Amino acid sequence: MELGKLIVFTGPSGVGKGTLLRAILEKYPELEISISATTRPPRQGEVNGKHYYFVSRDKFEAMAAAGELLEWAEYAGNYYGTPRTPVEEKIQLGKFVILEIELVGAREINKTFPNALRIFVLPPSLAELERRIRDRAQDSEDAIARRLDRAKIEIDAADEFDVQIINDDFDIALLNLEHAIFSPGIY
Ligand SMILES: Nc1nc2c(ncn2[C@@H]2O[C@H](COP(=O)(O)OP(=O)(O)O)[C@@H](O)[C@H]2O)c(=O)[nH]1
Ligand SMILES: Nc1ncnc2c1ncn2[C@@H]1O[C@H](COP(=O)(O)OP(=O)(O)O)[C@@H](O)[C@H]1O
Repeated sequence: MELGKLIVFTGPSGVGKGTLLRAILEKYPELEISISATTRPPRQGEVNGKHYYFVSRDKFEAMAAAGELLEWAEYAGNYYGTPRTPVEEKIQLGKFVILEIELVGAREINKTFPNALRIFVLPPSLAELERRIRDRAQDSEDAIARRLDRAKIEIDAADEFDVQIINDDFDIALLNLEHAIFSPGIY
C-alpha cells in the first residue's frame, strides 16, 4: 500500500527545477528529493551522493539490468536513473518523495506509480530558457544545443502532467509548487 506520495517534477533543462526544489526544501525539510544515478560528469560544486551518484556507463548498465532502477532514460548523451529501494522505502514510511526527472522517465513512472502527482515546470519563453541555461554557464555549447532541442519536445508534452507551473516570477512559481504538493485538491 502507498502511504506517502510520489511527486514527479519535470521541465526543460534550465527552467529552474533545481532552484525551486532547493527553495521548497528549505521551507519543508521533511520533503525527500530522490538522488539519481548518472553517467554525466560532475559539474563544479556537485558532490557525489548529494546531487547525484556519479557512476560509469558499465556500472549504470549493471544497475539497470539488475532492476535496481525505478526508471531510467538517456538524456543529452548520458544515462540518468532513479534508484528504486530508497524511493520505495520512503513512500512506505509515509514520506513525500520528489523525483526531478525528464519526460521519458516521467512517462515510465505513470506505469509503476499511477497515483503519483505529476508537475511540469514551464519557462516564460524559449528565449528566456536559453538565457537561463547560458547564464548558469555550466554546460558546453554542444550540451546547450542538445538541451534546447530536447526542451521543445518536453514543453509540447506539458499537458500530460497534472499541474503546469510557469517559472516566470520565482516567488509565484514557488507558491504554486507549494500548493500543488500540499493542496492538490484545488487543481
Ligand atoms: N529519467 C530521469 N531523468 C533524470 C534523472 N535525474 C535527472 N534527470 C533529468 O536529466 C536531465 C538532465 O539533468 P542535468 O544533467 O542535471 O541537467 P540540468 O537539468 O540542465 O541541470 C534533467 O531533465 C533532469 O531532470 C533520473 O533519475 N531519471
Ligand atoms: N524565476 C526565475 N527567474 C530568473 N532566473 C531563474 C528563475 N528560476 C531559476 N532561475 C535561474 O535559471 C538558471 C537555471 O536554473 P536551474 O535550477 O539550474 O534549472 P534546472 O534545474 O531546471 O536545469 C539558474 O541560474 C537559476 O538561478
